Amino acid sequence: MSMFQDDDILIDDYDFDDYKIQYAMRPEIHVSGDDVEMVTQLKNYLTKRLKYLLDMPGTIGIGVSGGSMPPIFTKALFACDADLLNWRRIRIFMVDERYVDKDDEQSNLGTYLKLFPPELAYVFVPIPICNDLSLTARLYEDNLRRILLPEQSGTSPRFDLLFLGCGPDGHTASLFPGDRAEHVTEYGWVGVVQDSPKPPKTRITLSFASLKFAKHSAFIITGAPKAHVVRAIWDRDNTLPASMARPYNDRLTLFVDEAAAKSLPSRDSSEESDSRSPQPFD
Ligand SMILES: O=C1O[C@H](COP(=O)(O)O)[C@@H](O)[C@H](O)[C@H]1O
Repeated sequence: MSMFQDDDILIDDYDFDDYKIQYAMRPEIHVSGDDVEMVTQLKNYLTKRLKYLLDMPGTIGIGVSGGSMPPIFTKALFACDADLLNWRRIRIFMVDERYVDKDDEQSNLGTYLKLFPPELAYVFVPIPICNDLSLTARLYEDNLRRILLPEQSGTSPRFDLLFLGCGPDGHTASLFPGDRAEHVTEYGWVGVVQDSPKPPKTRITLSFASLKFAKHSAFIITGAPKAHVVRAIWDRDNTLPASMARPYNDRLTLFVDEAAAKSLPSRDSSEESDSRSPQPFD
């Protein structure tokens, strides 16, 4: 039943599953054979987006995950032409952080800082880790608000680019299955987690609201244990945090290796008959 053909249809009559399938866009997907190919695909994506963003005024806000992402993201970023790396304009935010000092080997920011030249440390927006977890979250929200101010949509932040990872349990940022994050900040942009199933137990994380308003989101996912998460994102299955973090505007790109892509429908499969979809494989 079409939503747009019969003015008399009551809301209860709509088939929302049908609506979802008809009007939902699939993510754009890039499958790589190895790390080198993935870095090239990411570099091309970053090049396209940075060229566009540099023609626009203002700060370019980029959110990044930790875990296995820092080396691959950093390689791709530094592979871009130097004139696109206008550091005065670029600010990078952690989408989540383990509640440890930045010198601790578990720190997501600390991992990036070891990969970046020291003179570029200022590009990273700090999460001011202090003795009080809630205060840390509030101070980070203050930093986010101050720097993303012109990019806010009402009271929600708008990252220009978001690069998300995920765990085999389907978590993204530090949003774990079972809704463990408690949103303690004024606008609910930042949450705290005190019982993370993955160490360390205590973490700071952006909320779904913060992630879903991004202008362009990308997941970088490798390895067979995460193939079901890739499939859940592809299917818009709202049972895992990673698939729930999908941006409202549907501008979602997946960078996956062959192992992580193994549960996706093949190009010819009848499962994938939606002509509105971008090609699943390039
Ligand atoms: O703990 C975390 O885990 C996820 C996934 O990490 P990975 O090592 O499996 O890639 C990561 O995206 C997140 O930022 C991090 O804090």
